[in-house]
Amino acid sequence: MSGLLGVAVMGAGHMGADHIRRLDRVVSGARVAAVADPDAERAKEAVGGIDGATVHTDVEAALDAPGVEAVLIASPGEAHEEALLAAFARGLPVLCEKPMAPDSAGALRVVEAEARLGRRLAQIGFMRRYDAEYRQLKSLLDGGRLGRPLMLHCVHRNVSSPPHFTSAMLVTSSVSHEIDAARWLLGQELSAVTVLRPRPSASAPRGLLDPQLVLFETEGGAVVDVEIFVNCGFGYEVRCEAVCEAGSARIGETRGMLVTGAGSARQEVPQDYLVRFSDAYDREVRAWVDATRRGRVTGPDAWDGYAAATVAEAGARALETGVRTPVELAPRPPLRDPA
Ligand SMILES: NC(=O)c1ccc[n+]([C@@H]2O[C@H](COP(=O)([O-])OP(=O)(O)OC[C@H]3O[C@@H](n4cnc5c(N)ncnc54)[C@H](O)[C@@H]3O)[C@@H](O)[C@H]2O)c1
Ligand SMILES: O[C@H]1[C@H](O)[C@@H](O)[C@H](O)[C@@H](O)[C@H]1O
Repeated sequence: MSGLLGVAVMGAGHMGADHIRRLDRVVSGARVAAVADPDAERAKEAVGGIDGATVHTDVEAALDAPGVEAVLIASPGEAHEEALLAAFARGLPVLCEKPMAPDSAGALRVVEAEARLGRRLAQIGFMRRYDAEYRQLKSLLDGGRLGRPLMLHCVHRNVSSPPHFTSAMLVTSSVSHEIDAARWLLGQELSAVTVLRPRPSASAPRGLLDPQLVLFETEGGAVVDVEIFVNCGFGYEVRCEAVCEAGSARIGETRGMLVTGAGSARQEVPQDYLVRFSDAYDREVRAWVDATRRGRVTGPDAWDGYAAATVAEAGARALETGVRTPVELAPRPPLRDPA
């Protein structure tokens, strides 16, 4: 491909608008060709004056707009399956924000649709795989210097949750990142999940079970614990400590400059993901654009999206029942050549 990759962006909310800015100004090799959002005003505002970008309230119209060669999906999770299948039907490569689908049945339909095509088209937006610290931890664990990993201790805190957030979404939306990161870091599937519900914080909206402590077991006998607290009020904090047979490694402890004054030291705490993971999003979208221009699809795939959705669904059940819940993955369909 010689020209700029024409991208249609689905959804112009928080993530969509940020990705539109990134495609337009940060990542070379791509241009925003079309944007779809049922809220036309929001779409127009996100597009601003980007030359050649058309605005649509309908997903299919945006996919069929002139110059569209690839799709970035940043609509709410419930809209992802339809947009993915519409992109597949047109043979368009896709970067789809997490969660790939809100439930395992929808996620499996996406995996099966891609398998029927016989080639990969989807990359799923688990951006932590592109974060410098996570990558460092991954190579340390893969190198084997610390011996086998036994446990991951994870912390995931948001300042506040959006109004539509439910207790199950702490697992299905927020912890989906730790589910993917744990599978990737350990190279193992997660096999069971238990969720503890401490008393809700007074800052949590009425009825929201926040925080939660989510405990995963892996097929290889490791254990992963995740504190998820989406209305902590004080900062966006994401940490992970790997405890191995011969040592431990911790990421996410410090960010930015430490300022020491009279009798105290200060450090800024990021307030949201757009700050904490800005480099990771840049690297993720750059890698997707570069691969797409070379006719390749890399990064987390539809199966990763399916596995995360299935583990998260088991987590939502475990939250409801209070019982340890096994994870049952469907057999993985092979990508086969279209007849
Ligand atoms: N990777 C991350 O760290 C990260 C961070 C935030 C959100 N997300 C994910 O990004 C997605 C969007 O989240 P957000 O925070 O931007 O939400 P948002 O509510 O801010 O924006 C969603 C936008 O999509 C539009 N929309 C609704 N239905 C649509 C459809 N069928 N087609 C196109 N657009 C539609 C809405 O009008 C809205 O403008 C979600 O899947 C979310 O889980 C990922
Ligand atoms: O959709 C967002 C996003 O995935 C963030 O990275 C995560 O920290 C939030 O908890 C979640 O609500």
